[in-house]
Amino acid sequence: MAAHHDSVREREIRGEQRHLDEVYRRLEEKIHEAEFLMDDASKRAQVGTPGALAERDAQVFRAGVHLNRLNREFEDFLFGRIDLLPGADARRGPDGAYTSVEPAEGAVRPDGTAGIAETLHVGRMGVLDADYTPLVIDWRAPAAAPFYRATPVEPGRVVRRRVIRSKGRTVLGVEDDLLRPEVRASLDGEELSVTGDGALMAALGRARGHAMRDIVSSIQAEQDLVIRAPAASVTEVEGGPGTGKTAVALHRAAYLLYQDRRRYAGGILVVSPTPLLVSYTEGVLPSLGEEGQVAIRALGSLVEGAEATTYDEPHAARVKGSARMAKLLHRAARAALDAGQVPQTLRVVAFRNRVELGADELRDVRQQVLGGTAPVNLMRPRARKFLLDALWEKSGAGRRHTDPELAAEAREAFDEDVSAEDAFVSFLDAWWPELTPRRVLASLADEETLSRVAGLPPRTGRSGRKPAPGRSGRGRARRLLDRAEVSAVAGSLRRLGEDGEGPLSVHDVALLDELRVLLGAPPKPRREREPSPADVLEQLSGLEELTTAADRDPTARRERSERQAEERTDYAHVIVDEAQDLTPMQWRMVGRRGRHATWTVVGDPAQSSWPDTEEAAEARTDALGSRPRRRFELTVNYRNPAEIAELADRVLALAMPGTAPPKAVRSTGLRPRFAAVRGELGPAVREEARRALAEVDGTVGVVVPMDRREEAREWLAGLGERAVALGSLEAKGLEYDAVIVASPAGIAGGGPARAAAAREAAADGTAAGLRVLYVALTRATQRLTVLSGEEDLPDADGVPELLRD
Ligand SMILES: Nc1ncnc2c1ncn2[C@@H]1O[C@H](COP(=O)(O)OP(=O)(O)OP(=O)(O)O)[C@@H](O)[C@H]1O
Repeated sequence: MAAHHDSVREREIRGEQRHLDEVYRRLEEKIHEAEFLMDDASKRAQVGTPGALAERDAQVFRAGVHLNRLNREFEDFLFGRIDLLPGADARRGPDGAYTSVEPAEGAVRPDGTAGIAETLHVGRMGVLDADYTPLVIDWRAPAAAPFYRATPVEPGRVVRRRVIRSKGRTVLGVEDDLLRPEVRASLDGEELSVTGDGALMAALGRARGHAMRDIVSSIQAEQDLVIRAPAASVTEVEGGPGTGKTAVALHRAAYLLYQDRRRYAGGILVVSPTPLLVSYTEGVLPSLGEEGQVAIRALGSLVEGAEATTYDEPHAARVKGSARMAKLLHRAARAALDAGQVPQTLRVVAFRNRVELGADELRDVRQQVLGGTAPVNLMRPRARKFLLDALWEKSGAGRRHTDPELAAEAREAFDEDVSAEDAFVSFLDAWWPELTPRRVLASLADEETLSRVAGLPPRTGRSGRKPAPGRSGRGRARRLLDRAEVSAVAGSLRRLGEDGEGPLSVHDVALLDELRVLLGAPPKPRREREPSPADVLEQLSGLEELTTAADRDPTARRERSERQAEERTDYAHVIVDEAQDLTPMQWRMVGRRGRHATWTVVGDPAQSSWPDTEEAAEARTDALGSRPRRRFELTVNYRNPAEIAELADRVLALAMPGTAPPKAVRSTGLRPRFAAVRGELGPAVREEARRALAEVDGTVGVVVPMDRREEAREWLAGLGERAVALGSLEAKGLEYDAVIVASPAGIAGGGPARAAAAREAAADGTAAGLRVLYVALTRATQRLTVLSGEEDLPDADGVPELLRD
């Protein structure tokens, strides 16, 4: 029997190998064609007439796209195949495949036999033979959808689905699923055979590296629905840990580009919570043949010139992320005009008379100017005008003219006179200085300044300052922060230094973005630029994907994408990963980048590390606007074995009582390990990491409380690249073959070590720490170890209180 099975398998592999050979033969032909075109194009360039140049460009683009994608030696270039019954109608789509989803009536004969009418191979890009028969269908083409969607309940025309494993030009294996097991189907006179034992399980069992892989050969039906959801409006996806949200979001980006490249030339932005997750996922789109059009950015690098390198302690973070900061920064941007050495008098000579404005008058003028709605820096012309008005009024010159025309002339001469005066120009510079977001933010490191903009009364006897402009006579502004919040925020901003150039925290970046808008930047001189490929693309119709020789040069590509990122603040589609973690201020920042965009928002409320979830939900609604929403749910956990998921579910039950956990698809028979550590945690973690490295082929992640992450890196020194240490918030979205969770109570916020206390915390809505622990416990693909210190109150088996039944 085994021998028979082997020979069926080998025969099927040989069959697929023949097909793959044919595909490569065709690809080689295409490469030669492309090279010829490139060569021809370069000769035309020497002709030099504009028409010839445009034609050359068009040729170069066409040729480039082939070379660019064909030169790459894709692993799994071809990965799937479906064998189909005849369709209900006989229409063919542009890719040469029949479009019918349903089988023809009578396709299955009364005796249960049927003939296969069409066999489609699915791969990373479409390849047509010289006679236009499809050799490979692009995985994103409509004809490929049944490869992902067909189920035994709704098989459509699919009789057999096959996953083909290959490397370079060699087919290594095939795995089949029968979707109509009741049908005896034949192809070319032979009965359809079935071999292999599950492509999905094979994919899930593989050791992990530090880069995410695409899942193109094993996308599951519920995931495919999300990937191919129409792009209009907002697509919202929720699912527990490991349900493929990140993978699905990235495949969706590739799908959208395939489906409407022209529209998404406006750019797709993928927002990720951490730089670690960005680098983990960065390779997925290139492996799908897509790059350039998609920018993957961490929340801390969304603002030009800003790159967050630090985290705030939780109290400061919570305040900095809250929606109150929008109002506070609005005040701060205005109050900053009064920071530093602000001149208190303006003295000019006009019409040979001295005219002077004193502190109170100047304050009134400033208030008047700030009554406008323009960004503060852009109010400078208005400030200039209002100052001149006040000076004119004070000079009394207007009253000397009864004739309005003469008065207007005199006024014009007055303005010219004053504006030409150095004293006036330098006064304006000092009185309405050009403010930068960093400087304004840094000014809030001063507790007194921050207290003032936060609407706190000055501490008695301490403040000799006058009230800030905008409030005199109107009562005190609404109080936005309390004293403890002021000192937490001011303390955290001291890192920035006086000039604001010091290291930024992740939460600072959203504040900078807010200030950028509140302050406004003077318009940059427009850079003269060569017409870019996209401009020329606009003029050419019927070309779906074009690249140039420059696209294939990595340096040019990087420079181009950096330039694009710099210029682009508005995208055609925005994908938000780990959306549950965005603070209200971050939603405002991300929302600005997608004002005209369609959206895909993926997340899991049970993994939210943000405590004020209602406020975040409001900000999210504001960012997404009134666009209609389509909701999807992913329900299967592909990452964690059932044994690990079961343990994590206990924390889920505490953190979000009543939430249904996703269903784990596989089981390894390996239960999580527990150990209690007496004394120092470091040596125990190191020992455990060594053991894990010996047990798995892939990666080992050590997750510790945020304030211990630096230490933890040292604990692992010298163990090699396979082992990494992470603070609990940094573990977001990542996965490792083996995970060591050190000090669960510390991760849950040093907070409730006792389950009873945890339950109370969950009930009063402060369960963010437990949700962070839930994230930590759901990172492992194979093995999990939990190390407890004394604060975890482990029992005799080392099981910490938080994780006991
Ligand atoms: N259809 C699939 N075929 C193969 N592997 C899959 C499939 N779906 C998901 N996976 C794998 O499962 C793991 C988890 O996927 P992913 O990181 O996208 O999940 P997630 O929902 O974003 O998780 P989390 O919420 O914990 O960040 C990844 O290794 C991914 O490659």
